[in-house]
Amino acid sequence: MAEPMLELRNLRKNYGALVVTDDVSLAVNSGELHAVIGPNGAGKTTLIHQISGMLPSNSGKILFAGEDITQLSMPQRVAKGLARSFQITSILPGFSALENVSLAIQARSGSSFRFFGNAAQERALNEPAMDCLTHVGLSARAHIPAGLLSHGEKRQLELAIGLATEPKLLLLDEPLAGTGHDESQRVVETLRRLKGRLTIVLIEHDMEAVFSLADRVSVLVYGRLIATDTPERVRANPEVRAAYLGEEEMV
Ligand SMILES: Nc1ncnc2c1ncn2[C@@H]1O[C@H](COP(=O)(O)OP(=O)(O)OP(=O)(O)O)[C@@H](O)[C@H]1O
Repeated sequence: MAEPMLELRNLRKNYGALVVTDDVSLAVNSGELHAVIGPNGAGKTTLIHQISGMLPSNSGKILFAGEDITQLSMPQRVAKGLARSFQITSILPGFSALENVSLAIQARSGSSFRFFGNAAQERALNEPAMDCLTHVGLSARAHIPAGLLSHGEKRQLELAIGLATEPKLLLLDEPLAGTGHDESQRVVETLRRLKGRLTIVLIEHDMEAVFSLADRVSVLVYGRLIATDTPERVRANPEVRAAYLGEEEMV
């Protein structure tokens, strides 16, 4: 059996007596879109922070493509191909969509910030940047200032910026949050296009999207994983249904 792209072994995060993620063990296969769902406050965002390196874990191990990365910093993890999609707040509104992605590519390559004006350098950045925009379906909006894009388009841009680091694994924390119906459809289509090209760990409250996109779903409740299975089996799991009792979003 192929080695998992990401493996969590007994991962734990606590704030004093408050245990937020508790003994989480999980293997995400290469090329899989793996969703992590759970009621509010279950620890999903904390888990993503632990995987990305934004938060240290109190115990447990994180293996990425077989390598123990538990002690690595966030930039070291990004350099190895583990990216977290940037938040909309990190988009530069006065720069075009293309320039935003070019800047992310430039940051990856570690070259100087002052690149505009040098035609050859600009081309070397713009071509891969345009590829990233095409992957997420935003190429027609490449030259629009990012601040003028709709909320859903900003989410697509966020994904393109995430792709700019050429990740093997992309961590997505609620990419559909704040999008209207049509926009959310567009982001779902974007994720469907990306699916299979790279490994994706997705946290999302929109169950319709989760169940239509995910290869497997893990369910976190009070910091503990209670199930990891196909969408169909997770949906039918009585323990999962009980955890969502009273929450209208479990469909
Ligand atoms: N820095 C912190 N200090 C203390 N408690 C925290 C801290 N960060 C998160 N928590 C607590 O950890 C728990 C899990 O939070 P987290 O944001 O990871 O949950 P979540 O599943 O992502 O929730 P939601 O679905 O509402 O976004 C919550 O009870 C939260 O109050």
